[in-house]
Amino acid sequence: MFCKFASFVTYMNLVIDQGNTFVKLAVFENSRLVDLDSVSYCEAEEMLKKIFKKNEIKQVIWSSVGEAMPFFDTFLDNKVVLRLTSETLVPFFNNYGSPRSLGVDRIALAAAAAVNYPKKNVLVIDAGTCITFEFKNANDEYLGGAIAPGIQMRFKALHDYTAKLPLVSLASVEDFIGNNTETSILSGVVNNVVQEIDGVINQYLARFEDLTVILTGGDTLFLAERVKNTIFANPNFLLEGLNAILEHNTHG
Ligand SMILES: Nc1ncnc2c1ncn2[C@@H]1O[C@H](COP(=O)(O)OP(=O)(O)O)[C@@H](O)[C@H]1O
Ligand SMILES: CC(C)(COP(=O)(O)O)[C@@H](O)C(=O)NCCC(=O)O
Repeated sequence: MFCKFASFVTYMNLVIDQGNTFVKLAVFENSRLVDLDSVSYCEAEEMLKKIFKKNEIKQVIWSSVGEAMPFFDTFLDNKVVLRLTSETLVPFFNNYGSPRSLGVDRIALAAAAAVNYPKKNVLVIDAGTCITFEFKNANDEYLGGAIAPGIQMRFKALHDYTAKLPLVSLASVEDFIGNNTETSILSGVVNNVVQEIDGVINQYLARFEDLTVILTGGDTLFLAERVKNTIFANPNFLLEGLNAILEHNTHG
């Protein structure tokens, strides 16, 4: 009698999501997220050093909504590196009217929707610097969605574009009728974002009865308990999409 062991190849993937506010650095072992750091741009170099020291990274996917970080190349010698662009092979049909100008972060969200919910209508809401809405239909076609200002951007805009409004920090809204300047701003930002998200979900539901809604991004946890519609909260959805694109291009 002899035993036969399945032989598994372990791929350590580094997934880098350079957003407009934070850099997210995630390590995946095959398709399982095993380590995650969200850092500011000035902390990113140090964090990359630590990650490469601690993990046997075989391949990297890098997605950036802006320019490359200047120190980036020094880390990636001898690694398989996929830089996500509009030309990258993705696991969905891209029907966006201007595919070359589509944000790479939005491409990753559509990929996550296609891989995790094939042949389903999926709306992904990414509450980060901006709040973006991405719609992928049951034919696995990405159609587009919407781009709106994010929560911090709204607080900052009210402060920057007026003479008197203070910069308010994120907090819970006690009552949607704000009774002083601070609570009026809080209501106008937080309550309005929640109403906006529920309103947009309802618009999609009116057109697509069978709809799965995912909420992701830096404000996921704050918003998930305030939105009325049924949603799946997954702060790592974009990172999962990037890892799926990497796997699709290297093992698919
Ligand atoms: N400690 C924090 N500092 C700043 N913003 C934060 C913090 N925690 C959560 N946020 C929220 O997360 C958003 C950024 O989320 P994230 O998904 O990382 O954005 P991006 O991908 O655009 O960089 C900010 O706009 C803010 O609303
Ligand atoms: C809309 C965005 C600024 C969102 O960026 P984020 O909030 O995720 O940092 C980014 O996806 C972008 O620059 N998009 C390009 C325009 C487009 O997608 O059509």
